[in-house]
Amino acid sequence: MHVVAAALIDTGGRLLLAQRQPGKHLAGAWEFPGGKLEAGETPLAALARELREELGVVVEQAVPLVRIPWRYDQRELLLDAWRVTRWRGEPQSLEGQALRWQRPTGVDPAQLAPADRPLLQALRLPTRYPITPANVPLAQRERWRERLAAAIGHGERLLQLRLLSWPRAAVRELAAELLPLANRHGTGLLLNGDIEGARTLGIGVHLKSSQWAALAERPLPWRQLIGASCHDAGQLARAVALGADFATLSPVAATASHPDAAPLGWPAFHALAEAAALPVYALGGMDPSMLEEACAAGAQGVAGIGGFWPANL
Ligand SMILES: Nc1nc2c([nH]c(=O)n2[C@H]2C[C@H](O)[C@@H](COP(=O)(O)OP(=O)(O)OP(=O)(O)O)O2)c(=O)[nH]1
Repeated sequence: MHVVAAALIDTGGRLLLAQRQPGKHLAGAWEFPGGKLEAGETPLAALARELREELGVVVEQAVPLVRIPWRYDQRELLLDAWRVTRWRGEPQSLEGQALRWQRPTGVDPAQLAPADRPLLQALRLPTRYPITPANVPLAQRERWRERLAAAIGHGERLLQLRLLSWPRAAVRELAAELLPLANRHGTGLLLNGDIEGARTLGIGVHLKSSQWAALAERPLPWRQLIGASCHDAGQLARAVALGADFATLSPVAATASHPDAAPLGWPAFHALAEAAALPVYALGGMDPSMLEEACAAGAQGVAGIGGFWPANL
């Protein structure tokens, strides 16, 4: 089943959500306005029709956002999301559905239809995901605290603390020190592998595939981000099944940190990212200048270590 969904964002940056009505599939869940394609209809025509019928607005311009293949118990669908960048008319509830405008960062993913959670994350996650070098000596703690604070100050909105040689307590302590600044800027901090630390601090965690394999369910509440390291379609599917907010898919290109791994290359990355039901960052041999290439290959953005930490920061 092909379903189109619209992200309408007003000039104040608020997103329009509608509540599914009693008696319908997923009744009570909040969703993006839209609906099923009718026979012979193009996605854009369906989007225009649904928004006219449900909200009384005329779509003037819309661009593709993401396509999320999703399976509910009884049905399988392709949620084809569009960002409506221009419309005419004030959205009103023409079918009795509750409507609300909300900042994407304020939306509780738990209240959304499950297939809409990755769509929400695609809207609110940034296009860059810097990761600290693994081999930073503990003796350079102060230097790295300053670098991370500067990165937050310069606009980084997602950071992974991957300080593999440090005791976990030291990484947690650093995260706790950075947290007030990160919260002020709306930057998501993620610990590498430390679910317990993330739970205690109320922050995110980034998990490798072997950690995913050992889990039966999402280990943190929806308001704390979970990233998943993936290398193939099976791992991406497992990350989706366990409710990860996003994945990294690597290595796209040859990389010094994992010299033995065979690079995927852009075509394979593209196919995997497109089929995955969550936002995917390109990782491995990436630097920020490759963002455009990555987005053209279906990525949420670029993630990396070297190249993301300018020497002067
Ligand atoms: N319109 C819309 N549907 C969504 C979203 N997320 C999501 O999982 N869906 C699902 C719910 C439905 O199973 C299907 C869309 O069908 P629809 O909006 O035409 O719903 P409907 O109630 O008329 O369909 P039905 O229950 O009568 O079969 O996609 C979303 O954001 N917008």
